[in-house]
Amino acid sequence: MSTPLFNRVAILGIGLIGSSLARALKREGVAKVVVAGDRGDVPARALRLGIVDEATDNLALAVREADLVVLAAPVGATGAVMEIIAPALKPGAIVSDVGSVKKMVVDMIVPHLPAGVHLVPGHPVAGTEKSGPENGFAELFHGRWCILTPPPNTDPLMVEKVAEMWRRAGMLLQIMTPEHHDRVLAITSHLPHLIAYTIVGTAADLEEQLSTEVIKFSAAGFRDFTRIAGSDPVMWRDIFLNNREAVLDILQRFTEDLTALQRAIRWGEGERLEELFTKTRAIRQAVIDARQA
Ligand SMILES: NC(=O)C1=CN([C@@H]2O[C@H](COP(=O)(O)OP(=O)(O)OC[C@H]3O[C@@H](n4cnc5c(N)ncnc54)[C@H](O)[C@@H]3O)[C@@H](O)[C@H]2O)C=CC1
Ligand SMILES: O=C(O)C(=O)Cc1ccc(O)cc1
Repeated sequence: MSTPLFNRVAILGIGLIGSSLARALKREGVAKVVVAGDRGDVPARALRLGIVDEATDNLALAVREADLVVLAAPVGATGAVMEIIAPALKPGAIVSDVGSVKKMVVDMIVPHLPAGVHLVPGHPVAGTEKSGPENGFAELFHGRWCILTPPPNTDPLMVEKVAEMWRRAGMLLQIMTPEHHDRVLAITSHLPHLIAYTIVGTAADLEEQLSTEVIKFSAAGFRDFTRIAGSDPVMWRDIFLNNREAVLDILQRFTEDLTALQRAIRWGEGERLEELFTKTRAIRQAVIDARQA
């Protein structure tokens, strides 16, 4: 086990991602003490799972004396959480997060950030459709990318500490601006989720007989969409509301491409369909190759 990077790490929101991080931090000896802050019965559940050293529903108490605070609740809660914890943050502490959206999250954190507290926003691009501390696992991050979006004059030593934490959890690191992150994720993650939510919603609205058969014969393509459309409703509501511009932009492009396909089918332009499907098959192969590399 390597030397600890932090004495005390507070994870606020000990769900799928927060609990996976807690497990990785303990397993790799990255933090001496991991504290969970959450609400309702979640702190008790995290303690029962044995994945954190301390847990509380008092977020200000959770961050007291923490060297690193990781916000891991749905992104819409960021402002409210910062308001509660700001007065309790230790001078010199680092505030980071795991949110799937970066520009709005930074905008929600900055007004509350006390002088002398560092901000290193992050997004581990790894997850599942499940939620809650029971579904987390330390290996979630292995071989996946983590994107950091530090503001321009952030102390490089603080960025490196957060980067090293994710490296020890098994991740590959990339730094970019929040705006660029949000554009990239709009196409690679947010639009696919929107499409899955739509197609499953459309199927659900079919008349009863047909919608029963959709479930019965779901092996043919539909099943893969239902996994994604089974993702957490609150988390994804917050992602779409907080990456509005980039998602609407890419949705516009998508709608145009869909209309072009509609025309090709209507006018029997088989070669056009085949050309597109050949291109997308190559992309599928490239995605698999990149994962195995
Ligand atoms: N699920 C995924 O695959 C991924 C999610 N993310 C991001 O990670 C964050 C957390 O997502 P998950 O772990 O999947 O969600 P989750 O639903 O499993 O966990 C969220 C936790 O936050 C707590 N919470 C909600 N509001 C709170 C508040 N006001 N104060 C304190 N605790 C609060 C909930 O009780 C819950 O335990 C989100 O921002 C999401 O965008 C990032 C990468 C992947
Ligand atoms: O389960 C899947 O397919 C995902 O796409 C998980 C996921 C959800 C949100 C993120 O910000 C990153 C990864």
